[in-house]
Amino acid sequence: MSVLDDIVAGVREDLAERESRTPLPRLRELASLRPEPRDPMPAFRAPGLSVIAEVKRSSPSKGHLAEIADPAALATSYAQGGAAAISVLTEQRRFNGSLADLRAVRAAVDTPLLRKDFVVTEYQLVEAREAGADLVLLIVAALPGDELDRLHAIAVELGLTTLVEVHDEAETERAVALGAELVGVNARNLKTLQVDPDTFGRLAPGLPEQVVKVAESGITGTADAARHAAEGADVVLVGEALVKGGDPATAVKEMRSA
Ligand SMILES: O=C(O)c1ccccc1NCC(=O)[C@H](O)[C@H](O)COP(=O)(O)O
Repeated sequence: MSVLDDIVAGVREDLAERESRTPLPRLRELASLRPEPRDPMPAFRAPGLSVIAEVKRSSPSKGHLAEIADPAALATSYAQGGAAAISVLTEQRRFNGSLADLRAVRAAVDTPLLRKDFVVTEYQLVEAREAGADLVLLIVAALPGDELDRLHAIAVELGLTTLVEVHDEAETERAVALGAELVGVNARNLKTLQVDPDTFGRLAPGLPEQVVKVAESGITGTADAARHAAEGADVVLVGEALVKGGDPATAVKEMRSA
């Protein structure tokens, strides 16, 4: 079983428990009471490099990263630094995140929020909308066959922006065929968990000009951000370097001007 399969299996078990407490029709009713999601695309398309700053406590590759007792305070620092969006990891078993984190961050900032999770069902999209997310991650490797198209269509119907994540050439072709407007190239190999910093530069030329391109994972500071900007990134998505550094607002600000 690959790391991704293992994570998704755990996600499905946790989901079954939540779904038994709040069935999908009820969750949809609750989601329909929430304000319309924000549109992050104008900020991503603005001149200069945008930053999606991540709230990330732990990871399968590095284990414990940071305590983050108050995710709202961290998100407020990210917003003060000018993050174009904030990513909140909501997967519980491997990343020690939760929907409660997402709700807490939603209550604290107006910045567009990404629900960062391993989305494989409609239920998770409705949960994201109900918890106040504006964007959701769709990992191409986790969505075989028609599932990518189906979940993308549901996300659009809910008013959510999708960040479609790819790791190789074949996944990039699937994202292009989908007509994705926001594509993340993740440099972390989901089988080995190794980061290959050349991944964005290799895959970005396969994306159409109008696609907003996000470089994800392994970005340790302004030099990496500048390198990806030179390779055509519009946005960098950064977790570990921000949660482990001492001054997240300044770090986001510096990456924006990279
Ligand atoms: O971070 C991991 O170890 C990981 C392992 C398996 C699947 C996904 C994983 N990370 C999710 C992410 O995409 C990153 O949190 C995000 O790109 C930020 O990466 P970093 O700046 O390297 O923390």
